[in-house]
Amino acid sequence: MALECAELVVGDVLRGAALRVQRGEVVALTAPSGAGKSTLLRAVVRLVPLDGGVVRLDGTDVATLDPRVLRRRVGFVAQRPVMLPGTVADNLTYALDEPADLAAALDAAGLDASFADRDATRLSGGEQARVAIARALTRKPEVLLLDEPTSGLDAPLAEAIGRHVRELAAAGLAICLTSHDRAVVTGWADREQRL
Ligand SMILES: Nc1ncnc2c1ncn2[C@@H]1O[C@H](COP(=O)(O)OP(=O)(O)OP(=O)(O)O)[C@@H](O)[C@H]1O
Repeated sequence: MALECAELVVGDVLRGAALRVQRGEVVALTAPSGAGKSTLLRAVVRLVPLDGGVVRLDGTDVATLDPRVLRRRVGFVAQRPVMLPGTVADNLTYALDEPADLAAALDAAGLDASFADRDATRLSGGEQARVAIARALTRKPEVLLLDEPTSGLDAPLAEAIGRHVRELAAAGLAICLTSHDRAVVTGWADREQRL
């Protein structure tokens, strides 16, 4: 077991929510718009405080982990990721202690290696979304949380990212994504968990 959320409460948004994602599997977290999917993912990495419940990473309550360590072990890619000023390479290596394989991270996110030197803040929304995935991957996470990973991507690009997501799961990552796109839920995920 990699990630387990039980009885999560966040204000009036989440009431007793639960989620389990094991190593090697892709789980699609689904619910109507506004039901709290993003809030749940943000609570996992402690960007939103919990009013109740527990998030465990390999059995350890994440509340006991240093947030920096937690966010390295659990990569979170927001629906509208924020690019820091500087190049894509700067964004990929920000706050990283060890050298990273930027080319591999860019490739897994569907980006050409030449993107490393581009100004990150001037990329298109879809390109920024892919840089955000690459940024999470340079931290070699055990769990990857993707909030609406295909928003801003055209169908061929979304399919390419989907193939990479399947490869990452096959390599042992535990992946949870949210999506309103049924093609993503049925095509990328091993199973669907309704919130
Ligand atoms: N920072 C915030 N402050 C106040 N309310 C918020 C905040 N973020 C989200 N909410 C509210 O929490 C509820 C759940 O939002 P959330 O984004 O988690 O839902 P979601 O299921 O991911 O929705 P969608 O599918 O539309 O992205 C919504 O009513 C939203 O307005």
